[in-house]
Amino acid sequence: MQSLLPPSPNNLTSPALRLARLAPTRLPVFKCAYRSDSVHFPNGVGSSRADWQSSCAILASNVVSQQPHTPSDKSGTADHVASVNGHKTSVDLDIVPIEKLEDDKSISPPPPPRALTITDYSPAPMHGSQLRVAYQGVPGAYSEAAAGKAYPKCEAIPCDQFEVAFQAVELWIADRAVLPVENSLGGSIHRNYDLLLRHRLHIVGEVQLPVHHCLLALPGVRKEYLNRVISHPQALAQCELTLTKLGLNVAREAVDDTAGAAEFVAANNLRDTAAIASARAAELYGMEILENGIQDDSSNVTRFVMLAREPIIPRTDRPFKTSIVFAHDKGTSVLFKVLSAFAFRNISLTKIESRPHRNRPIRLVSDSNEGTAKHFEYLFYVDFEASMAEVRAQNALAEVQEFTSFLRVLGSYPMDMTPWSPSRGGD
Ligand SMILES: O=C(O)C(=O)C[C@]1(C(=O)O)C=C[C@@H](O)C=C1
Repeated sequence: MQSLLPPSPNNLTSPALRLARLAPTRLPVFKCAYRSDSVHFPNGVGSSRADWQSSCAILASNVVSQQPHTPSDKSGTADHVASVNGHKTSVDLDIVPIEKLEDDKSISPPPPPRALTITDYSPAPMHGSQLRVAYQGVPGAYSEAAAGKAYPKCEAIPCDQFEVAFQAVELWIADRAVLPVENSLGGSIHRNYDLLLRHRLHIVGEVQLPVHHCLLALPGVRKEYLNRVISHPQALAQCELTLTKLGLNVAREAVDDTAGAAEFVAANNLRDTAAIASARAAELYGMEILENGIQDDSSNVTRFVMLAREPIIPRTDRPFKTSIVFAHDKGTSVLFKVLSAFAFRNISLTKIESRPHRNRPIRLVSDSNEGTAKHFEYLFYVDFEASMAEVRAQNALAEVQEFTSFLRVLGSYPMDMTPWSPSRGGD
């Protein structure tokens, strides 16, 4: 779809998808809201959320008249049924008030609901429908770029929190969520590891995105005028040394996402504040690039994982990675034993991360000589280079299960094998 309005800093007020909008009764509002925010790759570059909102208002007012119902229509409740992931849902029913349907004798009653078929559970969208990918942030965020890299023709759906992106997939409003999990400079994004466990989505892919940060300010603003720099905490951390080298010893403030920082500066006409964000964010929100490539290392990369309601079927015809999470059981050297289950089978580990075990944060160990000792309890997240279709991986996990009280496979998915290229401007 084409945007109806040119992006302008005056059109920057529409928020990303929010938790409250996910209540089922609000779906029509939500549907419109996310459409207004979404970006289609590759043609959608340049369409702001405000543009979409305008198109949406028009779409919403036309939605009934554009979908005539005829008795020959064999597709069930086709006139008021939306397609999510290629599957029919009844979300649009709410767009026509029930009373209106009852009063208006010219509108025939909807036929009975269509029976579910096996394809309703397909993890991929059905032919012709565009993959919808939820991400945290607003257009111009790196997560949006990651969605575009993973699924070049997708419709990227901005969400105001990671939690919302997860829920959008769980409620079939989106087909995938894209989640940053680690950065080459800043390290792990811990909160997202916790979210992976709290939700039941599956990792179905990964992308590594070169992250090229710019210092953005309103047109005409010079570095000397600045007394504040705002951005996502990861972006601030990735540019810490460069900011100091540039003589910018100004207050640094964390906000939810990089592009949101640019949007905020533009919307509030803040002439003393700069944002760290992408070149695309500068373009979308009418900002100027004061400094290009301010990440402390030119090979700055963030790794994202893609999440879906269903796992993909693991294969062996290309390199796969598998991500697991486990908790210790009683005994000694448990971590060593678990890791050796992989080492003995020549399976390389690419990542290990520990997070506090929230359900069981402390282990009490009785020791008659020293009194009662307390240990912190952890959950361990491990990524290894093998597919769950491989016998050696299955055997390794069978062994791991013997030493652990809890084990979950988060996903087995193709590795991102894109050849290495340093970050470019505009990423
Ligand atoms: O704020 C954004 O633009 C994001 O997509 C989030 C995020 C992150 O969470 O790490 C993604 C990539 C960069 O490392 C900086 C920020």
